Amino acid sequence: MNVETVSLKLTRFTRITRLNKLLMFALLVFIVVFTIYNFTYFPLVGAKKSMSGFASEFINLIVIMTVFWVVQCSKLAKKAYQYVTIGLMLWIVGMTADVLDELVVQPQWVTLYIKDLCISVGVVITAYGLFKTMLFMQKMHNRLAQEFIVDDLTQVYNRRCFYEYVENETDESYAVIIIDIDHFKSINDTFGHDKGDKVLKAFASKIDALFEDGNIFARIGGEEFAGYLPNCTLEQMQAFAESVLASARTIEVTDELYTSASIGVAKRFKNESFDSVMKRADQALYKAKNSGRNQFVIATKP
Ligand SMILES: Nc1nc2c(ncn2[C@@H]2O[C@H](COP(=O)(O)OP(=O)(O)OP(=O)(O)O)[C@@H](O)[C@H]2O)c(=O)[nH]1
Repeated sequence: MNVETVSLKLTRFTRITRLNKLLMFALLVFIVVFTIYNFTYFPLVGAKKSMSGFASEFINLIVIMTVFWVVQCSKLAKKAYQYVTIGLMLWIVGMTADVLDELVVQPQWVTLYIKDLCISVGVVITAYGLFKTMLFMQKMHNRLAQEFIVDDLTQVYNRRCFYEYVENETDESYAVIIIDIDHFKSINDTFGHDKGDKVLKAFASKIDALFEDGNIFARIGGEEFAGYLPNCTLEQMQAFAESVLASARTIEVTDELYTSASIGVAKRFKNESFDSVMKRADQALYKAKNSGRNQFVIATKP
């Protein structure tokens, strides 16, 4: 995958779009022409006028032009880009008049319509564009955060989320349940991959509904799922595993064919690591598979 980076180097100019170049060129032309116009038609201010005003206005102009360059080099959402670009262009036009105002005596129409009006309108439009940019970034952030923890196909939590969640849990006596759809390869082979995907989605959604809040359920492999059961007794574990098996048997592949699942359950022993609990649950699952599938096995002590 080609990841685009935001570079502010001047060499970037060769790679930005024609529109970006055109806008920057138009601004530079305006600045040059407007400066020549000011010096040609308006009288110079007295030699005594302090240069500090000019220096500070000039620095402001350079900063805003740099921001404009950054915006042209960045990939913003279309609307945000349009607002920020128009706002900054007006702002730069106004700031140019503001800088020249320190050197020449401008008539009122320049002060009013080019300097004050352009700066005020430019600031408002830029602020609105920045607000739009923030909204866009927040949306992207939320989407990425969601994709980071949710499995694309089934929309239940993914493996990464499951491991992180359980590893950070403080409950001492939790159990882990690993659920694997039986003969899933033959569903794919007989009815096609798309059908396999549909079965996976239906399976995930139905089993997920059995988990209460805080009992996280996730897809941890192709047709393998895992669940976290905090504060669970042996009887509760067995009853829960039975209900998962019963639910799995109701998921339709065709009118006459339903899925079944094999399950391994392991309860954490004192000071046992999460990896060890998962390993025991996996071994229990293996036993359930080898004993004919469509059943659950509770893991023995480590
Ligand atoms: N449709 C679909 N198939 C997948 C996906 N991920 C993995 N698989 C398939 O799941 C199948 C898993 O096969 P196996 O590991 O042999 O498991 P099984 O056929 O269920 O056998 P047992 O678990 O022993 O009952 C493979 O054919 C994978 O290609 C997926 O996202 N969608």
